Amino acid sequence: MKSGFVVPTDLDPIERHPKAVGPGERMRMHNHMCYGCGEDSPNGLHLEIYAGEGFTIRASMEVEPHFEGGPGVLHGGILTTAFDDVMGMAPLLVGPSAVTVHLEVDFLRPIPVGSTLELSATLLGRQRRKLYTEGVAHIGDPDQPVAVAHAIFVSINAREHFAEHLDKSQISDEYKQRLSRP
Ligand SMILES: CCCCCCCC/C=C\CCCCCCCC(=O)SCCNC(=O)CCNC(=O)[C@H](O)C(C)(C)COP(=O)(O)OP(=O)(O)OC[C@H]1O[C@@H](n2cnc3c(N)ncnc32)[C@H](O)[C@@H]1OP(=O)(O)O
Repeated sequence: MKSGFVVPTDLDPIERHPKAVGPGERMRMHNHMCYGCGEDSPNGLHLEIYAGEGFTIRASMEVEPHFEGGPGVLHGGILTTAFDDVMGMAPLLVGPSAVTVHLEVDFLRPIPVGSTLELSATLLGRQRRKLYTEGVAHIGDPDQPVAVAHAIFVSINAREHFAEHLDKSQISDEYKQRLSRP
C-alpha cells in the first residue's frame, strides 16, 4: 500500500491484556464527551468501536452530508479524526491508556458522501512506551482501501496526564468525582 511510513523492524512483541475487551465486543468509551466516540458529544462522530481478533479494532462510519470537504466527498480531517480515535483504542488491547504523538494518513481514493466507511486498526507492536499502529479504511471492497494510516501512541498515566486540564472538560464534575476516589 502507498505509504512512506517506516515501521521499525525491531518492535517488541505484545500480549493481549487479560482484562481487555473480547473479540466482537464493543470497546469501553474512554470519555463519553469524546468528539470521536463519545455518545454524549453534541457534534461528534459517535463512532461505535469494537475489538476484533488478535490486536485489531474495527468501526463503521456513515459519511454524513455535513462531513463534506471537496464537493460530494468526505473531508480529509474528518477521516483523520476517525482514524485517530479508532487507532487510539488499539493500545487498550494490551493495557495502557495512550495518547497520539504521531499520525499520518495516505488518502488513496475520494470517499463519497453517503457511503459507509469501514475502519480497522491493528496494533503492530511496541518499543518502550511507544505503540505502533496501522489503520485501513474501505467502502465496500476490503481489497481496495480508500485510505491507510500509521500512528504512534505513547502510554501515559491518565490521572497525571489529564490532571491540570480536567476542569476544562464538559463533564469536569464527573472527572473530579472520579479523581477523588482512591
Ligand atoms: C481521571 C482521569 C481519567 C481519564 C481517563 C481517560 C483516558 C483516556 C486515554 C486514552 C484514550 C484513547 C483514545 C484516544 C483517541 C484520541 C487520541 C488523541 O487524540 S490523544 C490527543 C492528542 N495527543 C496529545 O495531546 C499528546 C501530546 N503529547 C504529550 O503530551 C507528550 O508528548 C507525551 C506525554 C505523550 C510524551 O511525552 P513524555 O515527556 O512523557 O515522553 P517522551 O520521552 O517525550 O516520549 C516518549 C517516547 O515517544 C517518542 N515520541 C514522542 N513524540 C513523538 C513523535 N511526535 N513522533 C515519534 N515519536 C515520538 C519519544 O521519542 C520517546 O521515544 P523513546 O522511547 O525515547 O524511543
